[in-house]
Amino acid sequence: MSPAVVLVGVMGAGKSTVGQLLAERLGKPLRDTDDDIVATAGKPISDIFVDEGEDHFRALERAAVAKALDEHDGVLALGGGAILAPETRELLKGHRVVYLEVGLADAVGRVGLGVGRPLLAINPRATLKHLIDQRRPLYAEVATITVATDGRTPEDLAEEILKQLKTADLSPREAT
Ligand SMILES: Nc1ncnc2c1ncn2[C@@H]1O[C@H](COP(=O)(O)OP(=O)(O)O)[C@@H](O)[C@H]1O
Ligand SMILES: O=C(O)C1=C[C@@H](OP(=O)(O)O)[C@@H](O)[C@H](O)C1
Ligand SMILES: [Mg+2]
Repeated sequence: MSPAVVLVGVMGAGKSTVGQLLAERLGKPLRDTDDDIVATAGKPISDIFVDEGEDHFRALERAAVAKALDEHDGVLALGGGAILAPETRELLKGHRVVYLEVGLADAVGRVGLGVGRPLLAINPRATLKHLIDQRRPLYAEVATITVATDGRTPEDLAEEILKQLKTADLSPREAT
């Protein structure tokens, strides 16, 4: 089995929100790897970061993404940092991956104080700026479709992604 589409992008890009709409439009389930990690660990992401640290969270995340890519056939939303792992970027080859691109101002407006997102606990704006700059090339590397989200509603974005998924030339990234 293989997801119909995988969503990547930085925190606040709208992966979980647009993913839900896409799933409804496609009549398929949404899976969000952050939810899988919370279920596996039995506690919220913020608690995992505090109790076991980010490295442990990333290990859980690598496993959650690999499992979901293998067994989910609906829409798959990843956490913003999932693409940091080279293994995960490798696994994404051959999948339809949509990069939801967001600029700093819109991302800050969307995540607010960063509640529930431990990386944004201190100075969310500066952290988001750093993460957007650092990760942009990695999102671009795994993406087969890139969609700019600034100033656009989740409904509008879901429609555009559906349209793009229907066009013939957007085959999954070739596995090497
Ligand atoms: N295109 C958008 N325009 C305005 N607000 C949005 C948009 N996409 C998501 N949001 C809001 O931004 C917040 C973060 O969205 P979320 O889907 O959780 O992002 P992600 O999963 O990429 O971190 C939510 O409150 C959501 O309602
Ligand atoms: O960017 C990141 O490193 C993270 C993004 C979060 O998911 P969202 O991108 O869905 O907010 C979540 O996985 C965790 O807080 C770490
Ligand atoms: Mg999310």
